[in-house]
Amino acid sequence: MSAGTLYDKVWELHRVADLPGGATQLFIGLHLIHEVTSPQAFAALDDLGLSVRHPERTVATVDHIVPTTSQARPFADPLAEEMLATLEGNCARHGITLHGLGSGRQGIVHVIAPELGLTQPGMTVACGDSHTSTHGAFGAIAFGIGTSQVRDVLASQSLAMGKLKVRRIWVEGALQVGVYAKDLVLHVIRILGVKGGVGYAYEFAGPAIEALSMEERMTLCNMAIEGGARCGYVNPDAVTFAYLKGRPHAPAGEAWERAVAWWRSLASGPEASFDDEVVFDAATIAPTVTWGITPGQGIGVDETVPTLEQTEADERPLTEEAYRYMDLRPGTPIEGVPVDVCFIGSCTNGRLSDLRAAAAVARGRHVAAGIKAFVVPGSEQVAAQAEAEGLDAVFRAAGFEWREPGCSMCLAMNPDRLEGRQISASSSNRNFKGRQGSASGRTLLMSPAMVAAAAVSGHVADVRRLIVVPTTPEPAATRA
Ligand SMILES: CC(C)[C@H](C(=O)O)[C@@H](O)C(=O)O
Ligand code: SF4
Repeated sequence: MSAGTLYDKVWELHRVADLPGGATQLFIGLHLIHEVTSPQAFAALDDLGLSVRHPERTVATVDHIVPTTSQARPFADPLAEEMLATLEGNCARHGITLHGLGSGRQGIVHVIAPELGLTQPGMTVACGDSHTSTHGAFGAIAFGIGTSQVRDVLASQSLAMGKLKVRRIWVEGALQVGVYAKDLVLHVIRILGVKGGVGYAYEFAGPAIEALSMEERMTLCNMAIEGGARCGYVNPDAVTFAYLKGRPHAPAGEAWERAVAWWRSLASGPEASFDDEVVFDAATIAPTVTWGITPGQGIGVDETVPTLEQTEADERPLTEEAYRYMDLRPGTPIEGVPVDVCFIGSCTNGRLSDLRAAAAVARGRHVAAGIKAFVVPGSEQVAAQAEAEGLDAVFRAAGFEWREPGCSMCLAMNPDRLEGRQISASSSNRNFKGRQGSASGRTLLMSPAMVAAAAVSGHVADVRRLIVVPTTPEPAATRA
C-alpha cells in the first residue's frame, strides 16, 4: 500500500467518512461542469427536490458543442443551442458561475480552470469528463466522473470513492529537441498499455518531469486516463507556484505565502512508498505517432507499423483490427503516411505553448496542397494571447485556418468533422474508431509540432528535421 505520497495526503485531508461497503466519502473541493454531462444531473436534482450544496465550488463552461467558425447565437444546430440554453438556465437557477462565450474566460473546461487559477495543489477536482486528470498537473487529485456522480457532487459536494493504488512513473534524463510531453505520454501508454493504469493513480516524477512547464505537465496528466489511470499528478514545485501566482482565483498577499508553504508540504517526500514503480529515460523517446485505434498503438516517427510477431499475443486481435480499420500494413514506415486533415487544439494540446511550438514549424512554410489544416485555441484567453503574439497571422500566412475556442474536431460534437475515410493528424488524445465525426474516419495522434510538420509536408513527417537548432551559442548581448 502506498504511504506518504501526495495522493495519500490529499485523500486523507478530504476523507469525510468511511462508508459501509468499504468506499470513502470524499469531499470535492472544485466541481467543474460542462454542457454534455450536466443536464441529466440537474434534472435528477430537480426530481429529488435538492439544491446545489456549494454553488461557489461549482464552475461551468461550454466547450464540446460550440461551433468554431461563427459562435453567433442562436447556433445553427438547434440541439447545440438547446444544450447551451439548458446549461445557462441551470447555472442561473442555482447561482453557478458560467464562463460563457465572449466572456473572455470561456474555453475547454480543462484549459480554463488552470488558467483562472481555480485548480490548485492539494485539491480534489471532479468533473463529468474523463480528461479531468489534467488538473493533477498541479498536485491535485483530479478525476473524471459519470453523470450520476455529477448529481451526487452537486447535491452533497462529495462522492463515494474507492482509493486507488499509486504507481510512480519516474522519468530520467531530458527530452530531445522536437520531443514534447505529448510524445512522452504516448510512449508511456505504448509501453504500459491502455489498461496498464487501471486501479492506479500515476505519480509522474523525476528530472524529466521537473523540467516540464505547467502546460506540458497538463498534457502529460491529461492522457493518464488514456493509459487507464483515472488520476495522474505531478508534485507541486516552484514551476507550479510561478504559474499560479497572480491568477484570478489564486491566493494573494499573506494568504499566498501560507498557501505555498502548505502546498510544498503535500508533495510526496523521500519517505513515500508506492505500490509500483516504472522508470523511463526521456532521452530515448522519439516523436511518437499512433498508427492504430487506441492511444496505446503508438510508435516512434522513425519506426514502422508493427508486425504481428512484434505484438504481444493478447494484443494481436486488436492489432489486426487496427490494420484493417486504418488500412495500414505491418512494416509500413509511419513517416510518409499521407494525411487529409490537420487539427491543432484540444484539452491535451490547445494551450499557448502548443500553438507556439506548432507556429514555429509553420512559420515561413505552407500547408501542402489538398490538405485542410486548422488551429483551435483551447480557450478565449489562449486565443487572445496567441493573437497578441501574432501566432494567428503566422498560421494564416501558412494556410491554416484560425478558429474560435472549443473542443472542435477532438470529438466532433460540433460542425468540425472528418468526412468518409479521411485521415487526420491530430493533437488530441483519442484515436478510437469514428472519434472525429465520420464513422470510418481515421486519426493519427501526435504533438502539435508534429501536426504542423504533417500539414506542411502532406504526410507524417519527423518534426526534428524541420526545427532549426542553433549549432553555435548565441552571441552575448551587447551591454548598453
Ligand atoms: C463528453 C465527455 C463526457 C467526454 C469525456 O468524458 O471525456 C469527452 O470529453 C471526450 O473527450 O470523450
Ligand atoms: S477537447 Fe476533447 S478530450 Fe478534451 S474535453 Fe473536449 S472532447 Fe474531451
